[in-house]
Amino acid sequence: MSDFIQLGPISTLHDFGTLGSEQLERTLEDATSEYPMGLILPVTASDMRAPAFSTIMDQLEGTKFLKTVVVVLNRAPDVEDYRECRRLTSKLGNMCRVLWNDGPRGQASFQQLTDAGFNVSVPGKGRAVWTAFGYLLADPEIKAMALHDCDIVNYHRDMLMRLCLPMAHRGFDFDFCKAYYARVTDRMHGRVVRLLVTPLLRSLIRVLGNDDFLIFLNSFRYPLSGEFAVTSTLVRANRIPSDWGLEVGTLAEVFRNTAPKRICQIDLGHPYEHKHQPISLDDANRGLMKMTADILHSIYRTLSSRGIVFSMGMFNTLESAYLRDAQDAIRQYHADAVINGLEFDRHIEEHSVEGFARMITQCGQEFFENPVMAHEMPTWTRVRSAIPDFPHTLRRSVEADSAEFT
Ligand SMILES: O=C(O)[C@H](O)COP(=O)(O)O
Repeated sequence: MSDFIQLGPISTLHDFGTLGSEQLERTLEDATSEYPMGLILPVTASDMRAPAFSTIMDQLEGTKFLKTVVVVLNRAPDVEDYRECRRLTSKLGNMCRVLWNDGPRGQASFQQLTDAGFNVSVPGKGRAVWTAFGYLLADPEIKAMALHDCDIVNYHRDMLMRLCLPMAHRGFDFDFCKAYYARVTDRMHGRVVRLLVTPLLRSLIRVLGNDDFLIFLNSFRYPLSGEFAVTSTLVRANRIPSDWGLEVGTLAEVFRNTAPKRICQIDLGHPYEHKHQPISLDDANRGLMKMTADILHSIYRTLSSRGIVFSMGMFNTLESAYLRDAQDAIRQYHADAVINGLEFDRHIEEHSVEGFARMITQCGQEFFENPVMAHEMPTWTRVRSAIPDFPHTLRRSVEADSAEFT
């Protein structure tokens, strides 16, 4: 049972454990009969072969509340990967489509965009998700799209239903819904959220003052969750970073393109466990350090676009402020872990925080020397004005791949 507190400008939808699965599903099926929704599942060739993906397919089999499921197959250059993906997703039947970006037709689509002057050369989850948005935008009936990662080990259909219901419910007018959860097994996970993002936002507010965007970002209980739902209208206007800045970059775009009162976060109602990356403290190009760098760059860029002028002195101040806030946060997590009987390695947590602190000034220096915008996918409004038919081209490619390679 959680508390029922509402803090900050967005709505928090808790899980009081009072709505059973069956009632949730009935309510959602009723709501989506007037408000069709699509689901986007970005998956790599290696993740689709892991047990988590099969569990997700089992849980989604027979759902009636989704109109379309788009599986975007990424990092899969081999036709056998495509065939395997079709096989693994076959239990979803006709509502499922596989978008194969690395296949010849997927590559030809990117070439068409390049020829029209768009830079879509940076591969990754951001670009994959972006193409799936475009695919779904070609269906005028789809009112909103949900998205979740495919490495969720303890996936349950309830999680998706809870993510979709705030969008589809007739009594609400939300444009964007973001998931939150406890990432707890025998210990607390979510290292980047707990040890970097949460204390960093506190320090930024202390150093820069009550900037509306920082207050907004700070009101999310899990700002890096990869699970969110968004209206088709908002999808057209949002820019998407192609790197690990995807989650915070999306929040920045949502902040710019709609109002906080039309944004909510929902407790998915289940603990969440996923694939863990190494922290890679000595290599800023790998693991959680790469994630950290992309997130820091994304936050610096957004603040800069809001008129904040950075100096190297400010980054140094921020590093010191962060270190104190992060050390205080570790004390809090430690107490919370002990009182709940969890494992807690304080030394590793402190070590991680020292690595993250160094990244604050290192990325600050990089940003200071080269403040150009990082790579972002173009908005779909712009693509459609240049190539009006492009979402339909994606659709035709999907159908042609299916006919040729299945
Ligand atoms: O959400 C996070 O903080 C990162 O994805 C890292 O998560 P993990 O510590 O659970 O691997």
